[in-house]
Amino acid sequence: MIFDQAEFNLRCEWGVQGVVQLAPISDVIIIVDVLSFSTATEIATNNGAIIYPYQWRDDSAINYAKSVKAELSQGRFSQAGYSLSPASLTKIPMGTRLVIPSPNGSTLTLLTGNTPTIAGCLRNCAAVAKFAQQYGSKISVIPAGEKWQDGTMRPAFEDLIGAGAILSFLHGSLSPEAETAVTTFAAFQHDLLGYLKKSSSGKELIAKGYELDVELAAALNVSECVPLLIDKAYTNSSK
Ligand SMILES: O=C(O)[C@H](CS(=O)(=O)O)OP(=O)(O)O
Repeated sequence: MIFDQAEFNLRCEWGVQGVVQLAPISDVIIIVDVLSFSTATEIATNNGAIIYPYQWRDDSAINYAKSVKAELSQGRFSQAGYSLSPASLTKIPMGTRLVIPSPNGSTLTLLTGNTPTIAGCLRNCAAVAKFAQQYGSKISVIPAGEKWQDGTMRPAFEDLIGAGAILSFLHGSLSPEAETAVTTFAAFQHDLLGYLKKSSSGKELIAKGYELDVELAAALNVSECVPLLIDKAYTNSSK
């Protein structure tokens, strides 16, 4: 196949088509949505919470939360309660069951089928890479990207950097797409916070008062937490 990078151990492709092309031929798949789903999931599961990804924030999300006996997170820019904002989750109690609708990270998570799925970000890049290798040598890393207003995918700087950080800790042959991510990470590694703040996604969050989210997301390799998807929920599997 031309588009599945099958001749390489370590692959990298964007968004929905990345999952569609690569999940069926991978031993494990890593979803990278640095701002904000993967970072939020790392922080919440590191505290012992159980995170249920869900695609839409609508009435069906309310029913879904009830069906899994979980709380439904608030909207991204809510001033109170748990949300996609990583800062809102730093004190989430152990055992909290939380549904997080997200247009990018959650949506991609729900498309991976039977392929083992991990949420990765800058904070847990080394731990995720180490854990992923137990599944086999065929590892796909998916930078989630963001959405333009028309619904099309916007490749996002922070997700390419996050994918590169994880790939840089993996061993095996790199596809050109994966090597691009590794090289990009290496080029910006010296000032991740500075560049994240200047990136489009970072500027959007800072303009809305969420600079702390950018700071939390830029912290490199500070967590051993590995959010692994089991029975439709992410929990920390590094314990
Ligand atoms: O948290 C985010 O940045 C987005 C929400 S939105 O696109 O700004 O509405 O979700 P994510 O799926 O984490 O990219």
